[in-house]
Amino acid sequence: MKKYDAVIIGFGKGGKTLAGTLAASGKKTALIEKDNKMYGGTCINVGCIPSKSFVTSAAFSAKLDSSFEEKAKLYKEAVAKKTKLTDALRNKNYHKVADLENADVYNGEASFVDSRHVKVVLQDETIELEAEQIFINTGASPFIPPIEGLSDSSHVYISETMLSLDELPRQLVIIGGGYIGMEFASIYRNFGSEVTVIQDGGVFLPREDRDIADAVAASLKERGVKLLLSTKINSVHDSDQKAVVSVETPDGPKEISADAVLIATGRRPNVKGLNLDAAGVELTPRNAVKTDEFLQTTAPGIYAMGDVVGGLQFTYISLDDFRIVKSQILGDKERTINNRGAVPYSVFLDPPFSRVGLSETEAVQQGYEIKITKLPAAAIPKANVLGQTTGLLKAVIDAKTNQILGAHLFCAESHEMINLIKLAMDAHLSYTVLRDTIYTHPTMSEAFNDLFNI
Ligand SMILES: Cc1cc2nc3c(=O)[nH]c(=O)nc-3n(C[C@H](O)[C@H](O)[C@H](O)COP(=O)(O)OP(=O)(O)OC[C@H]3O[C@@H](n4cnc5c(N)ncnc54)[C@H](O)[C@@H]3O)c2cc1C
Ligand SMILES: NC(=O)c1ccc[n+]([C@@H]2O[C@H](COP(=O)([O-])OP(=O)(O)OC[C@H]3O[C@@H](n4cnc5c(N)ncnc54)[C@H](O)[C@@H]3O)[C@@H](O)[C@H]2O)c1
Repeated sequence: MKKYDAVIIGFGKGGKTLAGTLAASGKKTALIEKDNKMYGGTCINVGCIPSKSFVTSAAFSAKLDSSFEEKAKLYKEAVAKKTKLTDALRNKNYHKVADLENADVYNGEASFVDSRHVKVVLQDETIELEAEQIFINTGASPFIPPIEGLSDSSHVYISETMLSLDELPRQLVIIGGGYIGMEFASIYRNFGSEVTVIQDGGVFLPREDRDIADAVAASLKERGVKLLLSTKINSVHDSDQKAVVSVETPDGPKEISADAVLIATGRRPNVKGLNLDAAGVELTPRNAVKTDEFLQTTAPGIYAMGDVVGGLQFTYISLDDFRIVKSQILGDKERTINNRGAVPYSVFLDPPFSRVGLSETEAVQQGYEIKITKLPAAAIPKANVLGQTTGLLKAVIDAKTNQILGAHLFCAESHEMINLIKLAMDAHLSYTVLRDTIYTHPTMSEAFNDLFNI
C-alpha cells in the first residue's frame, strides 16, 4: 500500500489546482482520474472550452451567406479545431501535475475502502492508497429523463457527444431550456441548423429577471430558434434516418423530426461507485456530497470541491472551492462558501447574457427599496461599431445605500463587463462610482456611464 499526505479523486478544476499547490508545498500527493481523455476535467475536455470554441466558430459561420453544404464543411472544420485545442489543453494539464516531484497521477477508478484508504482500479491491477486527507472532486454527469424510446434512438446526444458530432444536423431538437440548452441552441443556429428547444416549464429562463428573459427569448425567436414551453415529451423513435420527437404542446400533440436530439436537462453529482458509506461521507437529500461552509464532509479529513458538492456548477466555483480548501489546509482558515462574494455568470449566446446578484423581483421580495435603471444595447456606440445592437442592460440598486444589488446584461461582451460590476458589489461601492468613472472609448464598459446615470 502506498502512503500519501493527500489523495485527490478527480482531475477537475479544484482537484488539479489543489494537487499542484499541495505538491509544491512539499506534501506527497496522489491525483486519481478514471478517464485518460479527461485530464483537466469537464471544463477543458467536454465543457466550457470546447463549447466556447464552437461559439466563436459558429459566430464566424453565421456571418457568411453560404449554402447548408458549405456551412456543414465549416462545421466539420470547427469540430477539428475544437479537438486540436482540447487535446493540447489535456496534455498540458496532465503534465502540469504529473511532472511535479511530489505528485503522482493514477489513471483508474477510485472508491473508498474507509475514511483513510482509497481503492484504485487501474487497467491491469487494483491498488490501495492511504492518506490523512482525501479530497473528492468527481464532478457531475448529465441527467437523462425517462422518456420512452430515448435510449434506443441513434440520434440522441448529450453535450459531450454533441461536441464531437462531425455532421452538422439540419434539424436539431434540444430537450431542456437551461444553460446548455440555450448555448447549444445559439451555437447550432449560428452554424446553420434549424433548432427547436423543448422545455417542460411554462416560463422561459424562470430564474432570470423578466425584462431580460423576455429580451433573450425575443432575440432567439428573431434568429429563428423555436421555443416550445409547457411541452411534455411523450416519446422519441427513429424513422427514416431521423429521430421523431412526439410532444404534447399547449396547442395539442406534435411530431418533430430531427437529425440530432440533444439532452440538456441538468447535471447530477458523480457520487455513484465512490462507496462513500464506507468512509462515513453523507449525502444531501439531492444526492450531492454534504459539506459545511469549509467544504469539510461529514467524515473528518475528507473534503469535497466542485460540482459534486451540489451547488452552482461553474468552473470558477470549483476553483474557488480549491481556495477554501487551501485556506483550511495551508492557510488562515478564513475563506468559506459564505464569504466568497457575489457570484456572476454568463450564458454565451449571441449576444451573451450575464448576470450578478438579484433580479428586480428578488430584490422586492427581500424587502429592498429599489431603483431600477435600463439601457438598450443599441444606445451604446461600441455596440454599433460591432454591429451588435441587440440587447438590454438593467441594474437593480438599493435606494437607501446606493449599492448595486444586481445587474443583468444582455449585450455584446457582457461576459467581460459583468466582472467589473461584481467587483463594485464586493467592494460595496456606490453605483455612482461606475457612473462617474473614466472608461476607454469605444468600449462596451463605457455604457456604465449611461446605465447608471439616474
Ligand atoms: C457543455 C458544458 C458547458 C459548460 N460551460 C461552462 C462555462 O462556460 N463556464 C463555466 O464556468 N462552467 C461551464 N460548465 C460547467 C463546468 O464545466 C463545470 O462546473 C466544471 O467543469 C466542474 O468541475 P469539477 O472540478 O467539479 O469537476 P470535473 O471537471 O467534472 O472533473 C471531475 C473528474 O472526476 C473524474 N471522476 C469521476 N469519478 C471518478 C472516480 N470514481 N475515480 C476517478 N476519477 C473520477 C471525472 O472523469 C472527471 O474528469 C459547462 C459544462 C458543460 C457540460
Ligand atoms: N456558461 C456557463 O457558465 C455554462 C454553460 C453550460 C453549462 N453550465 C453548467 O452546466 C449545468 C448543467 O446545464 P443544463 O443546461 O444541463 O442544466 P440546467 O439546470 O441549467 O437546465 C436544465 C433545463 O432542463 C429542463 N428540463 C428538465 N427536465 C426536462 C424534461 N423532461 N423535458 C423538458 N425540459 C426539461 C429544466 O426545466 C431546465 O430548464 C448548469 O447548471 C450550469 O451551471 C454553465
